[in-house]
Amino acid sequence: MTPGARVQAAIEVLDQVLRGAAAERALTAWARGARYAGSKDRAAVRDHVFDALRRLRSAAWAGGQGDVAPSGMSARAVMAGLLAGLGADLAALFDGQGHAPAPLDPLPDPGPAPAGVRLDLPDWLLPLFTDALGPDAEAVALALRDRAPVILRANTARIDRDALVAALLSGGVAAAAHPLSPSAVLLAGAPRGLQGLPAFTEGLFEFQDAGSQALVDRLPFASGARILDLCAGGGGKALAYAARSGEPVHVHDADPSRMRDLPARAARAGADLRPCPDPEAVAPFDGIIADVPCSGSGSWRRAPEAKWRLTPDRLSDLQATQDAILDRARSLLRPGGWIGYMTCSLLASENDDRVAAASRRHGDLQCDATWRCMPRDGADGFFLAILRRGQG
Ligand SMILES: C[S@@+](CC[C@H](N)C(=O)[O-])C[C@H]1O[C@@H](n2cnc3c(N)ncnc32)[C@H](O)[C@@H]1O
Repeated sequence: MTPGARVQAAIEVLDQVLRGAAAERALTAWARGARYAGSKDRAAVRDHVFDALRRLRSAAWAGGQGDVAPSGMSARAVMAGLLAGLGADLAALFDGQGHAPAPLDPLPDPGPAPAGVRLDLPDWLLPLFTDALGPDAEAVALALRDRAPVILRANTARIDRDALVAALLSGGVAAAAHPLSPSAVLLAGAPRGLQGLPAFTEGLFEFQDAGSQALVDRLPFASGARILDLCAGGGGKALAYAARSGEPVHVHDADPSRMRDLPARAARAGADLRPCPDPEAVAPFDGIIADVPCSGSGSWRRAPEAKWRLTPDRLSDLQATQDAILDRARSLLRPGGWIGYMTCSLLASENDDRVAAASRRHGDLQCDATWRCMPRDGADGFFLAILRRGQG
């Protein structure tokens, strides 16, 4: 595919996403119908679509659309505004040749953008960002407009992080130790085909953000402890905890289908993850990982469409779910045990506020420590609180 044809394909996929389709699904459907597209073409189209989703409002503004809701945007104008902002040669890409998009009229000067457009945030989220992040709010919002780095977790149960870095380097993958966690490895650029490497099939690494790894580093470890991951999903935290502790982890999720890949991942990593459909029957636990569903605002670099789909109602539903999960976790905990409450959210209403509310509801739950990270730490945005249940 020519560069212009890739842009046209991205416009068609983005158009479906703006009308409500899920980005990954729309990309998969496009790739299925585009047998002529090679892996580099698919990657380029994906990059265009995700770049546009990270900068939707500012790209629409630069493309002459003004300040419109995503459902009212023209994907062609968004892509033109995005590529103009990135310094691309628009005339060469939009030349109407072959499968390239038709030529563009010159883009108008849109004038100074309002804050929500410039920061690529929905207006209702601006005060929530300021409330949670204070003077850092603007820098964090701007960082969420960029691509996230590729980060691996060395499976330290099997290989030392430095040995993994050396193995990757000798295989031609530019890798370095990441400062946020002793298991984290930062890759340069976005190398492809990593899942085909023997180091992956042998369970020497997983894909996991450094912030996610750093949360697990901060959980309590004790040999023989009975641990539950109450919201295990794909198992990223449970696998990391099992690798660090060498102990079994009981895994549960309200939606068991979210754990479908876990047996294969655990087998690859050599981790002892034990399905736990009925945690009440196995309780009490010494420690509970509660990696709750959240807005995902800390990881909007990786899942940018969520930024535009979040609504105040959805946020309030999430907070109610977070409270319910904390209540259940407390009931499953032995006196003296801990809950590692974690989100990939930047918002206080999902983080400190939920922890404070849980302590108000349960006089015997106290917060021992909190920790957070942000894109300036070289990671997605994460929050952790260690809650301890009193002995009483
Ligand atoms: C942030 S994801 C978990 C990610 C996972 N821990 C990881 O590291 O890969 C949150 C998970 O919570 C699950 N969930 C939602 N509501 C729940 C509930 N009430 N109880 C337990 N799990 C729930 C979702 O199905 C989802 O898999």
